[in-house]
Amino acid sequence: MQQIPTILAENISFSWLDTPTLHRVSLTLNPGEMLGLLGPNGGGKTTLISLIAGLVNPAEGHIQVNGVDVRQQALTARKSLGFVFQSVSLDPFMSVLQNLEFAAGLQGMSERQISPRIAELCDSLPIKAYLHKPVGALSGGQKRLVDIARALVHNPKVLILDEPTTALDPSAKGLLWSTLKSLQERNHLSILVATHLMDEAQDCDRVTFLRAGRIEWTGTPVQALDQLPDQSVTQTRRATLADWFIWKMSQTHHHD
Ligand SMILES: Nc1ncnc2c1ncn2[C@@H]1O[C@H](COP(=O)(O)OP(=O)(O)OP(=O)(O)O)[C@@H](O)[C@H]1O
Repeated sequence: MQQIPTILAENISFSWLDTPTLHRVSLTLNPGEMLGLLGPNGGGKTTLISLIAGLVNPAEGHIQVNGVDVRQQALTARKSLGFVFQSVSLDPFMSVLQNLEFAAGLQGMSERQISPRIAELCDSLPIKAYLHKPVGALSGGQKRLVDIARALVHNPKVLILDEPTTALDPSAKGLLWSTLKSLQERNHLSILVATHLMDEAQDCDRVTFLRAGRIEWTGTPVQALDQLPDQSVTQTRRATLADWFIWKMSQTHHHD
């Protein structure tokens, strides 16, 4: 039996007012997969995420989440999705626990459901030690982890993150990626993560390259590196996705 994709976007075109922004973009996120949405600034990553969230509608094409059409059944589709946007969506004056309880209330969860769910989140994410601290007192990395817990409070099947490691130091980045990997493996969460920090995408099962509103390439990180011409890598160092990205950016656009 063929499995239903967690996210299926087909031939999406979209303009912000008169500015064409996405051109016949197609993307598939499979159950339990981590997909990296890569591309330069302004490539259209955030716009595509806004369309998946149903915040704006495509001029052409359609998007399904677990087989549910985002435009026709936006609320049902959104129940399966958890979002971590570029800026942290937490109240700095409330404690971590209060923020999570508040987010759960917004999701329509009952008192009886909320405490066990927060306990589960504390098992999956390293946030227990500061559960009673105000969010404003946390480090950038800690805030991000709480923001992920907030996005997962209603137990969605998919986590979508837009540039989650911006402004984090290397150790906080490392902890964030290892947490994402363990959420994927232990909780069978599907993850779509937008980033322009290529080397971070090494942990993704597949990467898709979005430039100037077009998907130019999709494949595994290993396949990406296999594309590199030999001379682009020195003898002393293995090629990374950053090398691939720089090489890809040097290639001319192929428009249909
Ligand atoms: N709300 C908006 N109104 C008008 N234009 C917008 C809006 N949001 C994005 N755009 C434009 O759409 C294009 C794609 O932007 P988008 O933010 O989707 O790219 P991105 O790949 O996420 O870039 P970044 O890495 O900088 O976040 C840009 O030209 C941007 O100016």
